[in-house]
Parts: sequence; structure tokens; C-alpha cells
Amino acid sequence: MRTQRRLRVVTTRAAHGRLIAHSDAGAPLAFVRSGDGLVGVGEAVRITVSGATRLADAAAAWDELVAAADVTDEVDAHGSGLVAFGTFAFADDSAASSVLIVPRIVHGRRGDDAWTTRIAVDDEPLPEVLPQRAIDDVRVTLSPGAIGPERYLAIVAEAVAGIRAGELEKVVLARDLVGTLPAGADQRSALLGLRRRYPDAITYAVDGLLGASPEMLVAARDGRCFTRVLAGTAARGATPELDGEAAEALAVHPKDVGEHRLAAESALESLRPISHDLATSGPYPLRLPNLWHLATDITGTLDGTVLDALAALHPTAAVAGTPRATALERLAALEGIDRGRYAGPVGWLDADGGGEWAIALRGAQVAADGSIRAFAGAGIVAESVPEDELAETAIKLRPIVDAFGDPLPPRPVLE
Ligand SMILES: C=C(O[C@@H]1C=C(C(=O)O)C=C[C@H]1O)C(=O)O
Repeated sequence: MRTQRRLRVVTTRAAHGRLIAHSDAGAPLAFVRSGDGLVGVGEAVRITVSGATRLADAAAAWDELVAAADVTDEVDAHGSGLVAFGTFAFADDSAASSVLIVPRIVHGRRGDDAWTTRIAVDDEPLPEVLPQRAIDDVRVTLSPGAIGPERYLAIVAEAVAGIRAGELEKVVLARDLVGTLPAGADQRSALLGLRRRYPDAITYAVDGLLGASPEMLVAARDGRCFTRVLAGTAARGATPELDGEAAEALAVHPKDVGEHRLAAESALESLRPISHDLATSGPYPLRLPNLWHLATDITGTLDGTVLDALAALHPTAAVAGTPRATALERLAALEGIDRGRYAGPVGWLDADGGGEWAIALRGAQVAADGSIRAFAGAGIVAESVPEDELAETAIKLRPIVDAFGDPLPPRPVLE
């Protein structure tokens, strides 16, 4: 989709309260982690793409918009100036649209810098910054969707049989929960629920897709990139001692270590053609409020934009499997449903090819009619036990189940 619009973009220093309270109740835009990040209000431009070329098409439309923009930025921080929020569908043949959204107003904070960016289209005046609005407490119960627990056990068993027969090494299988948000409900309620419980995760919201992802697919700035690969999961222990043992056991558990190695190697392989000086640290056990993951961090010099990096990395072996093409075929056949934007890239990009993109995990899509669909998956390998994988998806669904079920606990409930 082409756009001829000319944007006028002005960033000035500002002081903010809670970032999320600035966003729109019915259509929040957010990418926030540990108090830093971006929140968008309103919509100046929407770029809609789909199909196998969705990332390349979005990049071309974005380049045109950037070329015609007039930007005044007195802050010059990562995320000041012209930015767009975005979400991309998981599969090439998904019916879900992929979008880039340029808000009318962006509130940003990074360390000691805080700013507001105002964006006007063509000859419009710059938008006015409105005061924050209190967040309503909205409660929704989620229940099994197209893939209930029984069906999940069956497809995991089928996947294990295929892997043992040598068809592929690993496939990530997901299941879903559904619910309905009342008309006009405040979506920021769930966002705040996620932020309070998972402050170190990335709380994201773009076009009804919202969640708290622990996995940074790629962050790019000034020609450098960072990727965090997560694969291999264990429940937290009930006492500090048991918890420490759970982390130690995960770090040496052959199934998880093997599953992780496939994911880390495939991320490196994807990055090699578009980057150099790649360095890794890990795998190490990463602690989240609800579980442990094995993590590998990758840094490098990026020869391209953040969208180029997304095109190279997505879908990673952490959310699809290995080999990639076989895993994509198998997961589509076994799940039998459209994942929509679940496990796709969600984030923001700037005018210089930088930005931050998470994998859309631990979240849900809220559709225009209020229907909610949440997904969580687990990496299946030859040693996988269906009941364990079902339990793992239940833990991974907890952030979004709790955020909708009991959105505003008075203080972080864990940690
Ligand atoms: C697929 C999900 O998570 C991914 C799969 C993991 C695993 O199988 O151990 C771990 C982290 C994520 O990369 C999900 O949360 O839905």
C-alpha cells in the first residue's frame, strides 16, 4: 500500500506519569519495559500489508513516508522523532492483517530522557496533548478455544511420533483460549495487569494485540543489533531452594538444552547474512515471575534496517521449529487454525532503520467485536511428554489469563 501523505513531526522534552495511562482506552499503542518505552495516542497513518511480502512491503511504504516527513527533534533519543508501532502476522497465508501505525502523539521515556512527539498529517495543526485518563478495571474469564487440552495432548503425541520417525527435529505447537471483552471496555486494564506482574517483560499493545513478552526478537540502534533467544522452560520452585534447583536442573536438562541449541543456532544462521561481529552470551537461566527460560543473547553489527532483521529472523525456531519449512507445514497441519499475529513480530521502528521488536507471546488479540483469543505454545522435541507440554502452556497462558481475570492487583504479586 502506498501513501503520499506528508508528516510534520515535532518532539519536545516532557514529564510523564505512568506511560500506559496516556494511551487510548479502546486502542492502546504501547511498547514498555521496566518503566521505559513508548506509548502512542490516536492514529495519523496506518499502513496495512499482508502475505509473504508483508515485511518488504511495509518497509517500502515506511521509506516513502519517512522521505516525505519533516522532523524537528530536540531530544534525539532512541524512539524520539518519527516512529510507527507495528504488528505482523505469524504466517504468510494468515487472514490477519499486518500493520504499521503512526500515532498522533507518542509519549516516550528512556532513562533520564522523557519526551512527547506530536505528528500532523499534511496541513493539519499539530495535535493537542490531552491529560491522562484513569484506567477502568475490566474483568474477563478466558476459556478453552479451538484447541482444548485433550486435543493439545493428541497433537503433541502426533508431533513426537513424527519427530521420532525423523520427519523433523522440533516443532512448536500452540493452543488457544477465548473470551469476550465488553463493548467499549478499557484495554489498558489488562495492560496494567501485565505491567504490574511482569515489569521486566515487554508490555506491548498494537491494534488490539496485547501481552507481556519476555523475548526481544531484535532491537536495533545505530547499526548495532541485539536478539534474545528463549527456548527451554521450567516452572518456578515453591521455595528459594527449590527454585534454585529448578534453574540448575533446566541448565543441564538434555531435552531443554537440545531444544535451546536448535533455537540459538537457527537465530545465528538467520542473522549471519545481514550482520557481522556476532557475539553470543549464554545459554543461561532467565527468571520470570511465572517460569524459568534458557536464554542466549546475541549482539552484532547490523547491515540493514530493523525490518531487514525481522525478515531474516522470523519465524525463529523458538516459535516454529527446525527445519523451518517442515516445522511451519507440520504446525499448520497439526494446529489446524490461523495463529493470526501470535508469535509474530510486534514493536516499533524509527526513521533511521532502528527500533525494538518482541515476539508476540504471552498475549492475546482483541478483535473489533470484543472477542479475545490468547495463544501459548511449547517446543516439541523427540523426548517431549504431552502432559508436561500441556502444563508448560498453562504456565505461559497465566500472564494473560491473570491480566484479564484480575487486572489490577494492588502491587506486584510475585517478586
Ligand atoms: C511459544 C512460546 O514460547 C516460546 C517457546 C519456549 C519453549 O518451548 O521453551 C520458550 C520461550 C518462547 O520462545 C509461547 O510462549 O507461546
